[in-house]
Amino acid sequence: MAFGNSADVMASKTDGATPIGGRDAATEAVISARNLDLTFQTNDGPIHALKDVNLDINKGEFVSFIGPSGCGKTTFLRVMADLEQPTGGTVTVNGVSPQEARRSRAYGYVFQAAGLYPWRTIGGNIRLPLEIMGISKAEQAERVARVLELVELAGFEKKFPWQLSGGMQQRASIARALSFDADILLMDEPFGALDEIVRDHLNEQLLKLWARTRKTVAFVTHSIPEAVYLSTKIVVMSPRPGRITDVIDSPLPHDRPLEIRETPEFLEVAHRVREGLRAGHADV
Ligand SMILES: Nc1ncnc2c1ncn2[C@@H]1O[C@H](COP(=O)(O)OP(=O)(O)OP(=O)(O)O)[C@@H](O)[C@H]1O
Repeated sequence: MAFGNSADVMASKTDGATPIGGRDAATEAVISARNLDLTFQTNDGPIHALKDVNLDINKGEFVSFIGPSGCGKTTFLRVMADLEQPTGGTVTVNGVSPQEARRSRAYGYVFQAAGLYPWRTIGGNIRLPLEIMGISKAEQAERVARVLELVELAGFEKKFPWQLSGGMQQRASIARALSFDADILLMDEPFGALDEIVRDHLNEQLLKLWARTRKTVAFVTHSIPEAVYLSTKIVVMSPRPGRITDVIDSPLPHDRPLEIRETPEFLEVAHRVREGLRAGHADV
């Protein structure tokens, strides 16, 4: 995915957000889908990608979407980001339409590929959308330093993308999405192309980052362990047309060392996710 597209949707907070742990923090829905339907018209006929999807994502939640290939996970995220238009139902983001949310820069978007410009330094890549937004040089510098520190890449500002490993590049792309200071982070399989050990490390880092920033995260993945490890809520989707077949509120504590993946509680949630995926397949 070209960076030009991602720059368009990466964004910044503009409203006075409820403080973390504030009165409404646990119940305020920042993303709501009601009877959402999306059919693509193609030369080969209509493709029914999403069917009757209903979901609330509350402030500060980490919500993963898991389901078989082609079940509409990316499409759902793209609807939230105003990159696709539903053919039925509604979606609100921060109480307004996705289009208004995009204009008010309500979210950052992290794509599967890091999508960094090779001729710009890491700092230059993060700064680019801020430059386009007309943010002052002093504030650009402050934001770049802050987000690089958040993803543990302090000191790499002057490096070029090719000087970083794949995992570091993906962290840089997360830093770029964070630089807008948006309350919502939409992440489409950001670690899908990385090997398992790197992925484990990035999962740990992402959880720490989430704990520090308390963003609301919508995260697409194919990996059951990744979904269970990261999420406060796991949304299981069926094969096309994508429907939600299960929504699991995680009983796991917020503090999650990687070893938690060996505990009976973790395995129980993973089992439920797997059963949900199986049941979806049985429906076809
Ligand atoms: N722009 C488009 N035009 C036509 N069909 C599309 C378009 N975008 C997606 N689709 C189709 O809609 C369905 C859902 O696609 P989507 O990419 O959302 O699935 P996914 O669950 O994210 O898949 P994966 O896990 O493989 O990334 C697929 O059948 C896909 O081919």
